Amino acid sequence: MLILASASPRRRELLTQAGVSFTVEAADLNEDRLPEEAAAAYVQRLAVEKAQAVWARHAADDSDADPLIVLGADTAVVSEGNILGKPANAADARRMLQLLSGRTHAVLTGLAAVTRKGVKSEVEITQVTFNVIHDEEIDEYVASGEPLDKAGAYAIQGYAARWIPRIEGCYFNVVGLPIACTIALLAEAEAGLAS
Ligand SMILES: Cc1cn([C@H]2C[C@H](O)[C@@H](COP(=O)(O)OP(=O)(O)OP(=O)(O)O)O2)c(=O)[nH]c1=O
Repeated sequence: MLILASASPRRRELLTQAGVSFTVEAADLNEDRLPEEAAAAYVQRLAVEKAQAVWARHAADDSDADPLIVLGADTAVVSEGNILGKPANAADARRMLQLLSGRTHAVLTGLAAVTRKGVKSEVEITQVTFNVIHDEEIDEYVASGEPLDKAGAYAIQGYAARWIPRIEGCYFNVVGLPIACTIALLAEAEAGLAS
């Protein structure tokens, strides 16, 4: 039995696209970064905490016949040493997009699979290049609402695609769930259960 510990509709769609059967339950955590915490450590910790929070609620459902696996994920954008999560408001989204304009940044997704045997976790990184975006375009984009629930204040799968001439790495990682990496992690968790 697999539970995706996420409220993100994108993650649900990507895991479905990969042909995996699962249910969904949001974890609802405090997502504040610890002082001095590096980006990779941050997304990995949150992915683990999300999966562990949902695991704890369902520990009684775990059995040898149907072992429980809980998958958590967290995505952040890193540009010029700044770690960008979801924007707090429209002004914050504008600030983030101004920072990304005309530069290449990294998108990091932490993944964690929790079973009764422990935690397997991974961090996937994709480099994303943005063209210069003019302030009027940024204002219009922020007003559209698309940036507001996305790390770094943009959606590569949405309107922002027009500003992204290239990426290096896994596309699905930018959308919030690197599919191939997730399937490999789930296989590792299943192998761990069998050992
Ligand atoms: C950069 C980028 C992020 N995103 C999304 C993916 C994630 O849903 C979101 C990052 O926020 P997260 O905090 O990783 O995830 P979430 O709050 O949406 O869901 P949950 O914690 O319950 O799993 O940004 C896109 O959809 N497209 C993009 O291009």
